[in-house]
Amino acid sequence: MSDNTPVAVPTPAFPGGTVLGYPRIGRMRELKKALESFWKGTTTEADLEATAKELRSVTRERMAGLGLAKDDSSIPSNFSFYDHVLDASVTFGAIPTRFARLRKDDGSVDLAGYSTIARGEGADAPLEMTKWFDSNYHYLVPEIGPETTFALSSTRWVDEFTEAKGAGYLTRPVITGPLTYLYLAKPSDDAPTGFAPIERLDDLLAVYVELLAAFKAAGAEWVQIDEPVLVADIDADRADVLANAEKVYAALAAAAERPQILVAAPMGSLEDALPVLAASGVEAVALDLVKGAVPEGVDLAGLTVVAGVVDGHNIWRTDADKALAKLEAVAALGGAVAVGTATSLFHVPHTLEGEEHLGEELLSWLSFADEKIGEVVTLATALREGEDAVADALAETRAALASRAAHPGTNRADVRDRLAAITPADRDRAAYPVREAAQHERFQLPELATTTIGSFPQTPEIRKSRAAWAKGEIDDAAYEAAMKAEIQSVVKLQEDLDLDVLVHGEAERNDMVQYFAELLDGFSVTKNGWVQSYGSRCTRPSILWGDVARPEPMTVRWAQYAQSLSDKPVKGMLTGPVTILAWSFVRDDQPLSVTADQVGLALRDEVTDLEDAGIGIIQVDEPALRELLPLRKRDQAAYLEWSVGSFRLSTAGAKDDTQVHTHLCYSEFGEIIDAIDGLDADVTSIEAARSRMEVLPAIRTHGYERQIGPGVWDIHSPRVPSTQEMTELLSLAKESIPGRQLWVNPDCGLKTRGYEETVASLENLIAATKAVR
Ligand code: MET
Ligand SMILES: [Zn+2]
Repeated sequence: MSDNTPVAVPTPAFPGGTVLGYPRIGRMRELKKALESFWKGTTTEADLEATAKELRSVTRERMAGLGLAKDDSSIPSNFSFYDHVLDASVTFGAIPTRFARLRKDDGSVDLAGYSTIARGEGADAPLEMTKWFDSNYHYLVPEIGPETTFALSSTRWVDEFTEAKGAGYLTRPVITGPLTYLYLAKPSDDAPTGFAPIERLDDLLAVYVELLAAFKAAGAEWVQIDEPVLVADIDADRADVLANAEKVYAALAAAAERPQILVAAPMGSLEDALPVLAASGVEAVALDLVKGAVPEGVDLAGLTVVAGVVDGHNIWRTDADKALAKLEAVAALGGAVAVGTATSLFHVPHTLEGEEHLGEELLSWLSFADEKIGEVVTLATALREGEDAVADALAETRAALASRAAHPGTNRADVRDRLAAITPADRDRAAYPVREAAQHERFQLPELATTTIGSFPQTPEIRKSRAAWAKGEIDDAAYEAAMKAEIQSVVKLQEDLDLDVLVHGEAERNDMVQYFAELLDGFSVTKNGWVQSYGSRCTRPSILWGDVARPEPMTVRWAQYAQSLSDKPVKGMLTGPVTILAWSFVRDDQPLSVTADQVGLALRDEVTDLEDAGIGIIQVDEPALRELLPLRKRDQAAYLEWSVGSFRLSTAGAKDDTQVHTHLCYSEFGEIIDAIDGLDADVTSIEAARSRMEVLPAIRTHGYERQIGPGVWDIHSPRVPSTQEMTELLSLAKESIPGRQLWVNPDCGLKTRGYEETVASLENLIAATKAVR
């Protein structure tokens, strides 16, 4: 703690160091496996509970082993079976009417019911899934209306605290805050037009008060309430947001029975919300000092500030000197200072242990969740006892940072020269009408042309061949033959189904980013660096540590082989620069715009090679374009400029009669329609099934001359949509967009689906298209 700690230190004081949350999925993805076997019916609810309990226990032990104390609330308790926002909905009893049957008499739902709300059942669509701020995590959107009854309906949060306490750990429960919960919610189907979930704030607040009392009764000394919504510009008046923040935290601080409250604001700067929280009566506030800046000109005397100086969202080793300087600057604001992570660590993998193949040098630049806990502990010691107490650790850190800066791979002359030679013309194609005419002439596609987004089901056999090849158990020729056989069957299936534009199915891709990362210079790939994307789904982001270049073509032989099997056009399939960045852990030593252009140039060469191989339609996926959109409006224009620019750099070398597609897996078009326009793709496919084409009227109002494929099949759930359902969606779409501009496709790729549901759904999709054409 700093020397100028004021008198009003809460009792017991906040620990000197903490993390805002820890990965939930398990080092070996134990939770994923347990959930999926529960869903398959091979294990019971009791089995799933037992695995989860064991995982929580191992997690606590690990955090304690890494130096967080067992008795001072520094270990967060942030477990979730699927999603922390869903947990809040279930805890508050805020379950949509279509799932009311899942509630038991006491209002709770069991794990089967919880899973059903997350995944849908029959005609009952699951809760909508949306990205969590500017991360690649997806939460389940609460549906709140005037009819929603809020009541404390689950004891899980409190039970987990009690479970830890029973095992000798005084943990700190982590829950989603009322502002974030309601501002991220959408109006329920029953809500009248114009209703906003935040109107229910008072009712929800009563449940939080009750919940705090329950935590207190269970013995919790601190509770962490996450309010990332306060760092973002959202679709609500900032003054109203601040007024609500004042009201909420004054009310919670005034609650008669409660633990001490830490309000955490990960993902950016609180700015004008900081004084509001500081004055509210809560004991502590956690600031993100990686994405956000050290506040200036505020008096934080009396408040404990958890200074988030260790990046929870990226994997680079913390610059300890910079971190210490920030801690000092925060201390000067008058509050008590604790060291923290900027965000929960659930955005990064568990540990570097087992990643020795990365090589000693690269390893020394990195820090995953466990190593970050070590960094927090080191910095907290430095803060408390002075730098001398951790001199060795600091020296090691400084050496690692110096080795990173000096490494030749982080500064390649060939790459830098090519980047410097880019001109504005390199980002422009001919005018759209010229391209449209040339492409129409070449492909003669019907109105409402049908296609898929790229991947077909990744069967166990495909995974087996890939794994065997990676291990050297089968040779290149055998692997090549296995992939070609797969391509052949996928092409045949699409021809039998009568799709208009085919794909090769992406069997050879373990992941749409990692596949490219493994073939490009400047990347490394982890063995077990999994992070949760949604529910049981994890991704393994690659590490983009150096300058990017393409030693040789990456996709051409697969596309060319697929095209050789059909007279219909086969789409070449690439992942765009922004998505490659968004789904990798990207170097933080230069602007993202520079890295994005490096990737853009590599892809540009691939586009040319595909064209030369006879591929006439090329899709460059940018599902993550919106994900990196800065949370504050004032930063967005600059972001869109470079992100759109790098996409155009990758595609603008294409000939007029090459049809460029792009794909985005969400439909918050309103926010970035200008950017989508700016991408200048000939065809854009988007997600629209879950939201029932709700985006199309906005597109019509905006005016959109190019072609668009609103998804008619929500591929996130195993449900097979009926012909009638898709016919209705297509009729809706046609009310907004003329048929010649419309494409018919699923919401996203099919790699997570099984063949049975894929064939059935695509048959219905084709039947619906033919009915509407
Ligand atoms: C997350 S977007 C996925 C796009 C990719 N082409 C696929 O079909 O899987
Ligand atoms: Zn997608």
